[in-house]
Amino acid sequence: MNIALIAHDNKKNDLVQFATAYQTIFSKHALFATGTTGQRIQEATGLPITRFQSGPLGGDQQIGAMIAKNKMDAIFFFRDPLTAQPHEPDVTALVRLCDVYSIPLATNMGTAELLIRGLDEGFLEWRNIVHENGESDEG
Ligand SMILES: O=C(CO)COP(=O)(O)O
Repeated sequence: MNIALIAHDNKKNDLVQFATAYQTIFSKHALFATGTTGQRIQEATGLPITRFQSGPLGGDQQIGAMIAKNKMDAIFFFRDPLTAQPHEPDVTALVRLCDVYSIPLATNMGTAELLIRGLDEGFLEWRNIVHENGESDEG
């Protein structure tokens, strides 16, 4: 599965901690991240991560483009609900695309626990069927 990891600045420590705790599961998948988040997780875990631009410079949109091409299977996006983001429209757009394409999205640690355990139990196998049917896979 292709998995995206994203965290706003005040949530980066939480996501690094989470990725470290579930490193074994994450290592079985292809990981993608916005720039700074990816760097922090790579440094902490050594996991290979394809890094996009930093969020404010377009990273959220790059991950959104992957969703639109049916190339992202799950998103861990630890948002900071207490700080205004200069690229709020990009954040909203990313969340919206997850809803458009029914992509599992965890925006906080509580849901992230469920998503990662579900992923490991095979609850996201339906994504393989979507891929096999080639729904919007081009591009
Ligand atoms: O701003 C972000 C998500 O909206 C995350 O970007 P960085 O990982 O580059 O900090």
